[in-house]
Parts: sequence; C-alpha cells; structure tokens
Amino acid sequence: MSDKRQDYISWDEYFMGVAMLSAMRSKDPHTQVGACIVSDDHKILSMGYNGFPMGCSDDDFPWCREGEPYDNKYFYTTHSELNAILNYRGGSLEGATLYVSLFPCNECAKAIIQSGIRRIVYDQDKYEHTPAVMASKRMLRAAGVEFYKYEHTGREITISL
Ligand SMILES: O=c1ccn([C@H]2C[C@H](O)[C@@H](COP(=O)(O)O)O2)c(=O)[nH]1
Ligand SMILES: [Zn+2]
Repeated sequence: MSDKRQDYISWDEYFMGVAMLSAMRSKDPHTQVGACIVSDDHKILSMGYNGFPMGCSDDDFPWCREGEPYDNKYFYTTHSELNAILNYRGGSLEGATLYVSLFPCNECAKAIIQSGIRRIVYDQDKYEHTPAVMASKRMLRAAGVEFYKYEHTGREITISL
C-alpha cells in the first residue's frame, strides 16, 4: 500500500495558482493579470504580469483609466501574456499552454498565435463582450489555438510569508 499524500494540488491548480500569484506583483490598482506558460511535459517555461516596460517607473507613469490616452495607463501597460512570452529565454514556445487569470485581448492573441502557444486555460472573462476579446476569440479559433475556462475546485491555499 502506498503512503502517498492524497490531497496534493493538480497540475491545473498548480499552474493557475502560479498565474494568480504572478498577478499579485501587478501595480495596476484596477485589474491585476498573471500568466504562466507551461510545456507539454508540465515544466514552467515563463511567467508574467501586467506592468510598465523596463525603465518606465511605476511611480511616474499613470495608473488611471480615464483622461487623455497620453495620461492614462493603456498606452503604457505591457500585458501579462506578452510579458510572459517576452520573458521566455529558452527558444521556441511551440506547443506550449498558457495559464492566464484574464482572457487575453486581441493584441495578446496575436502574440500568442505567433509564438506557437497552442492552448489557453483562462480564469476570468470579464471583458467577454468587448470588441477586443471578441476579436481575440475570432483569431484564436481561426488559428486553431484551443481555449478552456479554468474550473475552480474550491481549494483554498494559504501561504505564510
Ligand atoms: O489581455 C490582457 C488584457 C488586459 N491586461 C491588463 C492591462 C491593464 O493593466 C489591465 C486592464 O485594466 P482595466 O482597468 O480593467 O481596463 O489588464 C492584460 O494584462 N492582458
Ligand atoms: Zn492583452
């Protein structure tokens, strides 16, 4: 008889958990997004979260949503998925799976498709009725990138740091 623990976390819980933990690094006061890219043999290849590019200070650039484009966050934020793709130093992401806490926008969808990622597991889809997300799904379907909603298990994880 095996003495193996039975309550260990599943692969999906593990990778979505890493994506959610990455999101906690985001300085965006409204929406924090985390991403984790995984190989088909369950190795974490890269991670990312939404934030400003290197050299663009979190304290100097704007985090607000309103106002002129020059004065709000949207021109300046690098999305979590793109950061995860760009953070990868190992070569090809062909065949990889992306775990992400928010459904990718159209710009991220283009980067996902072009990087060779073949599968997306996402959590929230709060912008599903926006043109950006509808266009994203249109491109992902056309390119044969599969996407699945993460199924919450109800497990709560507490980490004391
Ligand atoms: O594909 C996506 C879409 C959005 N994000 C980031 C970009 C922004 O920092 C927030 C969205 O801000 P709202 O205030 O909810 O409009 O999410 C991303 O990382 N990936
Ligand atoms: Zn995006």
